[in-house]
Amino acid sequence: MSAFQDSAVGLAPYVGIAFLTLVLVTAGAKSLAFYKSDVGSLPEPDDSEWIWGHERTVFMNDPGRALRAWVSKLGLTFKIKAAFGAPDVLVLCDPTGIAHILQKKIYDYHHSRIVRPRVARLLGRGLGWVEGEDEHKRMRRLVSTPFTSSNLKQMSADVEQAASVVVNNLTNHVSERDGSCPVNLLDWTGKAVLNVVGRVIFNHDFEGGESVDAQKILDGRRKGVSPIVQYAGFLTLMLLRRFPILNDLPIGAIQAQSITKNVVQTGVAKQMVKRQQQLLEAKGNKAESADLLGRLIDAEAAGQISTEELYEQISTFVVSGHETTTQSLAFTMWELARNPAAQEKLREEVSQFSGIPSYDDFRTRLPYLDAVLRETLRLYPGLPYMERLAMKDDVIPLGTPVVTRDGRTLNEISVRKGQTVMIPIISIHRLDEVWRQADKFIPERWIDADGLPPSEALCAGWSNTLAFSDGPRNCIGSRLAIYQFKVILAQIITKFSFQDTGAKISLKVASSLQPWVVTEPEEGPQMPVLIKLLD
Ligand code: HEM
Repeated sequence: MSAFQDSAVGLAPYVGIAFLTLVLVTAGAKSLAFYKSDVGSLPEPDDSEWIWGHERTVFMNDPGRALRAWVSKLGLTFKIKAAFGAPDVLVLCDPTGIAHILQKKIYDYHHSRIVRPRVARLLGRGLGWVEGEDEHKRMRRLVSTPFTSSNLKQMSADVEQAASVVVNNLTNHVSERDGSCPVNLLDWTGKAVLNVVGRVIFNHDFEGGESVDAQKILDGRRKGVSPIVQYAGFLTLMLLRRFPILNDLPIGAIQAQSITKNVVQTGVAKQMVKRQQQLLEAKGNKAESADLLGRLIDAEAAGQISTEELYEQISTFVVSGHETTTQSLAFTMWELARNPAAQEKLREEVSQFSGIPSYDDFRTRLPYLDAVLRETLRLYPGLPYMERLAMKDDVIPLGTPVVTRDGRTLNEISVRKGQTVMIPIISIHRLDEVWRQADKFIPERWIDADGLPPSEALCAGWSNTLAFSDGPRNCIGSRLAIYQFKVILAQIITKFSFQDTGAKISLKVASSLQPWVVTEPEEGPQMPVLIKLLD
């Protein structure tokens, strides 16, 4: 063996180690590059606070306001610092990126660690809470039939009747006060919506919102909302992002959110189920149920769902069914009180019909009513923020490129598993760069030929808004919400006129968007309007 051969043999282990190291380093670098997140290098607002990051600024301003201002400075995609040193939050207002998450990858983006326990507290562990494609699709199939157009059309007489009970009660209330008085609209819209939801999806009579159960449910909403919008509630919310264990502790502001759900699950749901079972037995258990309650009871009897799921779904639909529509109707009437010309125009349109318009009339022959609804849901989306958590590494495509802090232009951004993504619906609906006179109530923009921004600047959901979200997890109750909104408003606008009381209203977020009278925060959510019986 030559000296060279000797040395080569001697070097062999070192070459092997060097080669292996190279392979590992290359693989490591590749995987690092693969898993690298772009979020760290995204633009960020200047004024981060040590403890609060940017979250206090978001909370203390009007809903969506701070994020809108940051969009103007930083563009449609940026990050904010979370409170208590939690990882940065990706803020996404880019329609292409949003469609990617909501339409294509929704099952890879779960409700965030703040949102999911909150949904469980507010609604129950039903359709709005479930995660995972198979389970979600199973639940969605189970509950979808009552929300179809054809079912709603069939139920139209019930919707009209359930709404008119409350409108008649309101008529009596105002007549007894010389035909004119201030009312908190939320009290009345709450009763009307709950009465319709009870009738249509649970075959249950809430007695015009006056029954003991109805009162407990409506009262629970008020009590559940109040603590969380106070500063202590905010503090708790921020702590939740960092310390999710707090979800399970008996903290007032957090556990108050469960009041309505508990009232439903332990009280009215039990009676509903019992009565429906008796009805079914009387029919020899042969009747096919079209309403949601009947379908759920059938599924439980057939062993397809557990008794626990039966009650979780009932509370989910009682609460989600009345909460947001209640606020939407109140916001509309308040805007109509402040815009008398729009109020008169709407009244004229509805008054052309003798009696209550039919289901099809509401869909196609009342364009101004439709525009009023769209404009309300643009300005006051029931759920102002959406927050999702990436369950996998992902690459989010962007319609508008973002320039990173180190000067790179990105047409897509990579995010890592565990990334929180905020979609600020209310900010997106009011971007000054997109919407003309963004904060103004202008229903005409939905009718005039050049009233709307170009479609590429808008999102892909219902009416190019995110009011009902988008994709496979969009709002399952949207058709019912729209229909009952129109029926209730049409009945009210032809009987009453509304006037602004001058009370200063501020908007608060307690999961859903809530109106508060600035000088009376202790009263909880309120929407006062002076209401007058028409001759
Ligand atoms: C104006 C009224 C309403 C608005 C603005 C609204 C808005 C929304 C939004 C934005 C979502 C998506 C939430 C998320 O992914 O985090 C949603 C989901 C949902 N909504 Fe609505 N909603 C309304 C009325 C209703 C009604 C009347 C019902 C039932 C009777 C209902 C039941 C639900 C349910 C069960 C989900 C969860 C759907 C799923 O995850 O598959 N909503 N809603």
